[in-house]
Amino acid sequence: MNPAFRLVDVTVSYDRHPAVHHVSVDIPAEEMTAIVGPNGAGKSTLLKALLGLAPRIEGRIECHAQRIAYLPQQAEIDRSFPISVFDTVLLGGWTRFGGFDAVTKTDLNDAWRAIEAVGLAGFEQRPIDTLSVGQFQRVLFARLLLQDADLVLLDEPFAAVDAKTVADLMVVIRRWRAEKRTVVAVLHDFDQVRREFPNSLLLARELVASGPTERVLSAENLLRARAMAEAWDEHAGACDMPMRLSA
Ligand SMILES: Nc1ncnc2c1ncn2[C@@H]1O[C@H](COP(=O)(O)OP(=O)(O)OP(=O)(O)O)[C@@H](O)[C@H]1O
Repeated sequence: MNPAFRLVDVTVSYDRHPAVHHVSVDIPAEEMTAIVGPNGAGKSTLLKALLGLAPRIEGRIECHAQRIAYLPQQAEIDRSFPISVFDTVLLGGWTRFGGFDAVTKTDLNDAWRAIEAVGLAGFEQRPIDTLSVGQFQRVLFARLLLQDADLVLLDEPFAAVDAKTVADLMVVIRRWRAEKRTVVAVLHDFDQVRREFPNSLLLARELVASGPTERVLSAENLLRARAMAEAWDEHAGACDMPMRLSA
């Protein structure tokens, strides 16, 4: 089977300073993969590069998915727009119906079902700026359900989210896996990654290890990642390896 993503010598830079260096890795399809690493390791940058959203990408990224859904970090989402929970979720299906005037009964039913699936029945008409962080994360997951993607990219989906919400949203993620969708998530909780994510990618600006989680999150690899992180301040922005041109 083709991997969901194949990265060949990928370097991602901001203002010519590489945040991710020379990463070559396959991310398996129909599997749950965690991207882990110290703060500033380039995890979010790598996720954005997979979506083509990073400013400068060198090397080659092959993607074999048809429909991709992306959940950015909550801090990147503007919640001040006056819109209800129901309409926010419904908009997840916009690529199907194009605009509110073309919404079918099936789309409406899908939105009701998604809201119920994330435990938010009764919140449909609430403006999104009145929700707690955990409730809003449930809304965003319901919207992902409407997107019906075969590849779901999640950036720190459980940051500042309470344990009950994490447990409920993990049910949704496990269901995606059972439906043979690919899930790639940036995560910080190693216990959760060991429990729930069979595959991992440990990043410290460079790739430290990838593959089965137990092997990737070995004490030796984690120490190596930490040592690499501690060296960043002294060598910030340095990249002495030869660059390949973009494919
Ligand atoms: N928009 C940006 N412009 C300039 N530099 C950036 C930008 N976004 C990230 N960086 C830098 O790229 C490096 C990697 O950041 P990134 O957010 O990808 O790391 P991370 O592993 O996701 O970190 P964290 O776990 O703290 O969220 C950091 O040095 C960061 O300051």
